[in-house]
Amino acid sequence: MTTDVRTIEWTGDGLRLLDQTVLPGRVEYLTVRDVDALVDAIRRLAVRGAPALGVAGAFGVALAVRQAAREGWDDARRDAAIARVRTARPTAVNLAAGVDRVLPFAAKGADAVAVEAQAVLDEDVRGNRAIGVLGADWILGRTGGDRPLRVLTHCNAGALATAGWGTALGVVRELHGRGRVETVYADETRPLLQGSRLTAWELRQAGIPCVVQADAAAPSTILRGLVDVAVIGADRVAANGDTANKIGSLGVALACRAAGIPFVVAAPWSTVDLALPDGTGVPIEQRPAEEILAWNGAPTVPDGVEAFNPAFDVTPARLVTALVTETGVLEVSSGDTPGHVRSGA
Ligand SMILES: CSC[C@@H](O)[C@@H](O)C(=O)COP(=O)(O)O
Repeated sequence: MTTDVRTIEWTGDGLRLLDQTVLPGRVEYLTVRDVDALVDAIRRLAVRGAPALGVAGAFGVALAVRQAAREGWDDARRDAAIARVRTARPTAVNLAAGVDRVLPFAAKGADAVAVEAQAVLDEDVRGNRAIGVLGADWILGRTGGDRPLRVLTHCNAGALATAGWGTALGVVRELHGRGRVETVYADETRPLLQGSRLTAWELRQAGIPCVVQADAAAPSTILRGLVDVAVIGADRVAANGDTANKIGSLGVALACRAAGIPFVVAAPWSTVDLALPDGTGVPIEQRPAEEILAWNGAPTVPDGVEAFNPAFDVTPARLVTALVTETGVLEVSSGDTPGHVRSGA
């Protein structure tokens, strides 16, 4: 699927987004020509996943610059629109980073911004390929033997969550290409079923065996010895290696530690936030209560009960066996951290 389905594409006057809310039932695209529509698409997860948000944010600046010219906005109105894109979701650092990267081109017009945004997209695909190879090499070196592996993943860190190929699923694709995947346990992922709707769809398209399980099953599956390695993505990695990812990732990490199997985070360097010393500063998105209080429009809790709906959790660095980026593998729980890379220590 990664070669013929594009998650995000700039059409010259807008963005074409694969609508991730209607998969796997329908493969449909949204055409987004103004900032309001993009912010809405980001908030309701039509486009989602940290690297994909980075690309959408970068093209979002082109969209805002174009709209400003079309509708005669002054600079203040244009900048406010860009700020709305930048903050549409708080946890993935890539969104703000994608916007910031292309901002210096805004004065040269929408086309110049779009050229730089396309570079963000192309770099992401290249980076994911590298992550796949590095991650597969590390996992095979660590797990030993030559039997196919049972891999667990959480949420969707695949082609859909990126500009193509995927991070965690890029590693899985590479392992599969080497004949080393027995099966993938895809956690279904609350609240919007990114694992069962999206990860299982991608794996099936790629011919990679998988089963979907409830998020709550993951620790037990791991402790029963049914998993060799867990590989997940990330929305933000602090300088010390603390890792924010989809709610439920922490339970997977704790179970991996208890079972003595590797917990591997696969993410581009653009997901590393060196300005944050540790994970306590990660802004955790609170999603709308309705995602928990109702299912298919029908209430799931008694009247008057409220919901707590954090979309992400933070896994402490001591539980992260390895962080795979396009630049190499850091063995985080053994003391390698992104901050050490920066300082050269
Ligand atoms: C390569 S995507 C990494 C993460 O962004 C992914 O695992 C995740 O948690 C996505 O959350 P989502 O709420 O679907 O945007």
